[in-house]
Amino acid sequence: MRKLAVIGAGLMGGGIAQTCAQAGFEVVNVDTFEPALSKAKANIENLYSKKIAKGTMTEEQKQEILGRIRYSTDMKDLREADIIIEAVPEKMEIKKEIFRMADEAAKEGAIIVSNTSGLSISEMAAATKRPDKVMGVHFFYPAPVMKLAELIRGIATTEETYQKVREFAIAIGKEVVDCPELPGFIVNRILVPMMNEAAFLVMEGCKAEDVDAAMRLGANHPMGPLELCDFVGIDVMLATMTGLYNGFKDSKYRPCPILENMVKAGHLGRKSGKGFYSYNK
Ligand SMILES: CC(=O)CC(=O)SCCNC(=O)CCNC(=O)[C@H](O)C(C)(C)COP(=O)(O)OP(=O)(O)OC[C@H]1O[C@@H](n2cnc3c(N)ncnc32)[C@H](O)[C@@H]1OP(=O)(O)O
Repeated sequence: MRKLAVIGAGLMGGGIAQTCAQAGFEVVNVDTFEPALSKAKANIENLYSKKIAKGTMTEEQKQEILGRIRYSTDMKDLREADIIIEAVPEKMEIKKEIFRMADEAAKEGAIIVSNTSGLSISEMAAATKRPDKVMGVHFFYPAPVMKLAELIRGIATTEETYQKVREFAIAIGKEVVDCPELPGFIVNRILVPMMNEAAFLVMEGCKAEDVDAAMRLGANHPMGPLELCDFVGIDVMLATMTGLYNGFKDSKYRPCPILENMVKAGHLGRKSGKGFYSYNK
């Protein structure tokens, strides 16, 4: 049985650790910021308590899964892992520093993957002494629920690494697609410009409720594009759109100014209590 490690205990990192544990793997969730680890643990406990109340999980199952996740603030705890999954904020300088530290802490032969939603895998790989063992695996929010994992090979990724990572993604219950190493990969290249266009509609005077109802009822989307902006975070959405704009240098990917203003104001969606809609925190 492979041992796994997840670096970063934010919404994505915590959810990826949960996904791995639910699939029966031992996983250590490492974050140097202890409160992030406590929050990640509390999120899973709250979610499982709701499932128990709904009758879709038992207390025994909850304890069994939680027992497979260890939380740590020490990068040395990456040592045991066969596969390390990085899920820290979408800033290349942060990612490169984390890759350098993970490379130092990891055992020989371990594979390091990034959950980036669009940054260059080859650039992160170049920060390590094992670029052949680096790859991208892009999960979707909420990671335990969304079925897809996008697989991205860097320039130096070997076929052996690719096959091991593919096998891992399938073992934790994901369906996989191969993506080019281009900004946004597949899903975000299509989904995020649609969400950005929805923000332009609001700027032009449409009500957010109308935009969302239109896409829910007229296109059968589970959530409207602006509800989805709030769900994934306006900051994440803006960073992804900016990544497409900078990556392709094409004005068709220009981020909507409303999103920039919302981020400056701290209106980040559900997590901050205010986005296109208001939430009780
Ligand atoms: C920016 C990027 O880089 C890429 C991205 O992630 S883009 C975002 C991609 N995600 C999407 O598009 C999500 C679209 N929305 C949906 O698919 C659905 O609305 C949804 C799955 C989120 C919720 O579904 P729903 O049926 O309305 O809600 P609900 O009945 O509460 O939840 C369904 C199940 O999901 C689970 N779930 C819901 N939210 C969850 C979360 N945040 N974490 C873990 N599990 C969650 C629930 O526990 C529930 O499981 P059980 O049936 O076993 O109890």
